[in-house]
This record gives sequence, C-alpha cells and structure tokens, in this order.
Amino acid sequence: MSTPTLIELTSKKCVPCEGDVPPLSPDEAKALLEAVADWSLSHDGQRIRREWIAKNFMAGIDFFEKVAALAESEGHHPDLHLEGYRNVAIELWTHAAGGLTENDFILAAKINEIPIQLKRH
Ligand SMILES: C[C@H](O)[C@H](O)[C@H]1CNC2=NC(N)=NC(=O)C2=N1
Repeated sequence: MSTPTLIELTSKKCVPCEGDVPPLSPDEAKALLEAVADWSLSHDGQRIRREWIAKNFMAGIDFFEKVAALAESEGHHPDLHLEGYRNVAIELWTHAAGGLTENDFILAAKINEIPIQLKRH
C-alpha cells in the first residue's frame, strides 16, 4: 500500500466498517502517522491521540461540537476527552477492527483542519 499524503487523506471519506475489518499493522500505522501532524500512536499501536489546551471550557465544547458534526458526516467517531476544564484530548480507533484503519487517519487529518481557541502562553 503506498502511503497516502495529507492531501490524499483529507480528500478521502471514511468507509463504513462492517464486520471483521482487519486492523492496520504497527508499521502501516506508523507510515500513515507521518501524514497527520501532532498525532501520536498509543503504545499498543491500537489508537492515535492528539491533545490541546483550550482557552476555556466552552472553547473545548465548541471544538467538540465541530468534531462531532464531522464524525457524523464521516460515519466514524472519536473518543472525546475534556478534563480539568480545558485539557482536550481526542483518541481515534476503529471499533469494528479492534485497532486502527485508514478511517482513523482520514478523520485525524480532517480534525486537524478544525479551529480550536487555545490557551494563550
Ligand atoms: C455502521 C457504522 O459504519 C459503524 O457503526 C461505525 C460507526 N462509527 C464508528 N466509529 C469508530 N471509531 N469505529 C467504528 O468501528 C465505527 N463504526
């Protein structure tokens, strides 16, 4: 499989995951991770994660609302975390595969294009 670039990922659409979809191998996941800035691979290689420090609680909620709309349009859904009122984290994995698929990287690339109001230094 040639490794898609960021442009290719953002121009793709998540495909419905039904039944037993094989997860990506750690090497395939690492290759795809190159295309999406600021996301990291979990130690078990089964999910990808990105963190932000939002300006405030509502900035986190506003961001999640935009991410939720994207997830609904893609038919692929993230795990959303908002802790300590401003610490935002999103984790992506494909439940139907019990690990990562290209859908997760497509969604990560598109989430990277959603603005979030960040905490000033
Ligand atoms: C039918 C529909 O495609 C599936 O239920 C979708 C919904 N959203 C999903 N989101 C994620 N992260 N993993 C899935 O396996 C998944 N399956």
